[in-house]
Amino acid sequence: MRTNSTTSFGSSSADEVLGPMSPSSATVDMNALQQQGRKRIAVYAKTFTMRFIQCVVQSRMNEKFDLPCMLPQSRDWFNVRYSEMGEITAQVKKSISSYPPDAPCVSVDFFLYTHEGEILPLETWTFSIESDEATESMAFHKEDDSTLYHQLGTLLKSCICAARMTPMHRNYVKKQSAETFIILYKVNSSESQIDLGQDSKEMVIGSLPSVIGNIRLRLAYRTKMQIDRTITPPGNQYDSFQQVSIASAGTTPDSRHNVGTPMSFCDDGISHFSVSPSSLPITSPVSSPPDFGSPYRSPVFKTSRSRSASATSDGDSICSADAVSASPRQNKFFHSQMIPSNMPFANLLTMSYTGTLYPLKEEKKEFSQSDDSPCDNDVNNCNMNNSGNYTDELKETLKDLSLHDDLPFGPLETRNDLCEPGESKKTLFNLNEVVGEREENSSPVEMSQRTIVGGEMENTVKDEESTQNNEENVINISDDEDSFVKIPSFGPIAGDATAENGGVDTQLGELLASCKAMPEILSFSEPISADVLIPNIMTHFEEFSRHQCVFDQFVAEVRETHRKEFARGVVQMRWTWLSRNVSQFAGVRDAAKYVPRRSLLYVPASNEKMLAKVPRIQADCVVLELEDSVAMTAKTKARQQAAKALDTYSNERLECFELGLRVNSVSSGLLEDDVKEICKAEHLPQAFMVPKVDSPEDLATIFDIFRTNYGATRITDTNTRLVIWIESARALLDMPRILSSALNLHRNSGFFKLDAVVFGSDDYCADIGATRSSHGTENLFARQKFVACCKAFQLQAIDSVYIDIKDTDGLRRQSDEGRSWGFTGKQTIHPSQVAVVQETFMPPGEKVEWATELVHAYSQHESEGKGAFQFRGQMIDRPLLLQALNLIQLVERVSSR
Ligand SMILES: CCC(=O)SCCNC(=O)CCNC(=O)[C@H](O)C(C)(C)COP(=O)(O)OP(=O)(O)OC[C@H]1O[C@@H](n2cnc3c(N)ncnc32)[C@H](O)[C@@H]1OP(=O)(O)O
Ligand SMILES: O=CC(=O)O
Repeated sequence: MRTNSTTSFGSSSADEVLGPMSPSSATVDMNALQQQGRKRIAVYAKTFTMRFIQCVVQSRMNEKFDLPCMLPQSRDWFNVRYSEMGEITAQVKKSISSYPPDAPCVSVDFFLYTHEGEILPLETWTFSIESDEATESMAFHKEDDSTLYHQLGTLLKSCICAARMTPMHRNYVKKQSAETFIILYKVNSSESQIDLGQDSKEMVIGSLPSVIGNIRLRLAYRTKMQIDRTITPPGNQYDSFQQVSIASAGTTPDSRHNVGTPMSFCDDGISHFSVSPSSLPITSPVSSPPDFGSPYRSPVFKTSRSRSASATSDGDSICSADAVSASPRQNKFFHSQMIPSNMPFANLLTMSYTGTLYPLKEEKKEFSQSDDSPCDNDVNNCNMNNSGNYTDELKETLKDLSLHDDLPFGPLETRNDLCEPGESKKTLFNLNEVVGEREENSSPVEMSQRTIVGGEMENTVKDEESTQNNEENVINISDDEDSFVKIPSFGPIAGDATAENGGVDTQLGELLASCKAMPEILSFSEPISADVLIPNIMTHFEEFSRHQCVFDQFVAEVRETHRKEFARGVVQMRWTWLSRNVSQFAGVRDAAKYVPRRSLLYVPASNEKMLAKVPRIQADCVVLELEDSVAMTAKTKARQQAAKALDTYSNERLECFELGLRVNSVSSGLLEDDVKEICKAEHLPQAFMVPKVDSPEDLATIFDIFRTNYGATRITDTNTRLVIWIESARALLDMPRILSSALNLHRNSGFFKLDAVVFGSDDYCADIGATRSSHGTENLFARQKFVACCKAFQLQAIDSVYIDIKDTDGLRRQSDEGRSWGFTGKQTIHPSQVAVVQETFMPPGEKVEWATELVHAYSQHESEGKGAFQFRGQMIDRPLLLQALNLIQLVERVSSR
């Protein structure tokens, strides 16, 4: 993103910009003046065309303008100050060869391009000069020149205002994203052919009579925001955008209705749908009401979107291989594959997804890998050598960032461990294709060198000729008045001499500004002699040579920033991939949100002494208990103490990962009284814990009671989690329904994310009439069914209580059994049980070492195309990889305390 792009209005005049008209009107014959005037207006027209396109296109990029006013020295054309974007200029030059009055008009079309590949033409701007009898007979006077110049300035300002008032700007410009839609533009050297649908509006922004014709700027825009689903989305079948627009224009609204194809609506009325298709509920996707309580408030099109491609990609739901491949992250790459190459914004978007647009030549050579590599993605294009290992440079960077040592399993060795399962080389192919294509065509924009700094994109349009002749990475400044290099903002390099003088960016900016400033000698009316011109140019070259070090510094900074950004991206990607693939993460994509619950310790809230110990208890999860450990006669006291404790703890640093509060069950009839009292506390627990949930109806009651007493906003804003207990035969058999209702209630209400389920073994035994034993076989079936159900929903499974406080061996044995069956933790009733349980649920050192090595070996084999292989005498394939990752993540998270 550019950093300085405000529009301010300066005070320059035509003379300041072009030099005074000469010879003077008093001494010339009228014909010469007429001729001169025409030429001069033609220059204005060309410059105006460039500037109006820049202003309109930039206004669709959702960037803030922030240029300081430079009165009164400003030499900005038409008294409007703005930062030019080289890409837009290059696109204009590529698309049109002559400008009005030589061409009848120039038009710019804007389109909305959806995530799913559909296109909606939105508006078109047309600049034209049309002569008629009146203008042909007009005589040119010297004063007309400056009048017209200022009028064009007003026209340009009107254009800037109008650009911010159309439906497109009001409704869509700010809402562009990879997951919904983006805005594209196209420049034509003729009238636009696009169909803006029924009830489109047209207006003339301004019309100025001149000796060369009526100078006119027009705007037409769509008012009915409907996408025609009958149009084939642009894919590889379209060679050019022109074909896409013709296809689009050829379908009338009536014909759409005739075929009965569903339409998409994109108006404000549905702007509260969540942004990602993956965030929509799994069940009843079409009939479910929109989730107005959702924290996500960006729009998507209201469509009957295919659930198969999106629903399961939700981190909250079961994550299948298909789900992974349909994830929003991959949709980003979808754009780079589908967007026709002459859609300029697509380039910007590609860059914003991948972090790099077109690698420089030597980067391409250095970082790209051979075709038989199984996995290439955007990040992998860089900083890895041909054998798939990260380069020393990257490792260095990771170290610099203190990230290297923090990686889940040590140094990054191979590239495949960063890839989505099933994600293959298509992205690199695509990128290489783009690069190859661009080099072949050798058009100005294609030869651009692009540098991305801190998420910003700046480019330098290379001089065509020098690019063709010069293979080296040299920054060339175009001699065209419309192109110049924009300098991104960099911090000064510490200890560098240039830093003291304002930093390399300032110096380079000043140098380029001085080069960009129009030399006095370029007066349009006088021929420039070679004697004057050549020394002047030579002076400029010398100036450049003297500042070579500034350029070197600039390039070094760009590279350094890019390297660091890249390394950050690698780490982020790694975590994203890990958390998406590890069942233990309970559907939480962000590893940092994973709450370990190896032990869950009850602290009866009626016991003040025990409550006072809470801040120092090192159990992963501490539960303030209002239910079974609290006598009926002590319920009121327990509630009050629990509420007070919540506020007291908020001022202290707790040792646990989670502070929960267990209320009484729905069936007890005590729940509402619990909640009424607890909600008097200013602070909420991190998790509400509800025992004896026997049915989806119980859950509905629970959500209702909490929402009623806390208020929808308060309960939604806190992100309080939900943990429930399964304690009866009925509940055990109905677990899938109970769990899916809990997840859906969360999606529809925006609160109480179900994160863990606890098996209440003692109540279960009571319910089925079993006798408790030390070996626990009476619970064998229940525990195993329980753990399978929890894991099917990617939820943590917490094992039964071991009530023999003194029997540490028995506790260790049962904990070990539970862990090996898949439980993620165990309930404890006494502080002495915590260490034993947590130790047991922590994988031993040799197991962590096994897991780490296995993950590396897996990556290595995957890169050789082997999904199954032998490792330390065992067959290893993907499920084993996931088990290994489970262990590693738990260790990572717990050791972060
Ligand atoms: C079976 C199914 C279920 O429903 S389980 C969930 C409901 N049950 C519970 O919440 C019971 C929780 N545990 C307890 O109340 C106590 O640990 C019981 C079992 C009563 C034993 O307490 P007590 O006799 O004091 O044990 P102790 O003398 O060995 O205690 C030593 C120090 O530790 C403390 N302590 C004990 N338990 C807890 C606890 N859960 N949370 C916090 N602190 C606890 C005691 O207060 C005692 O402290 P101090 O040394 O006197 O300062
Ligand atoms: O609430 C716990 C149990 O075991 O029952």
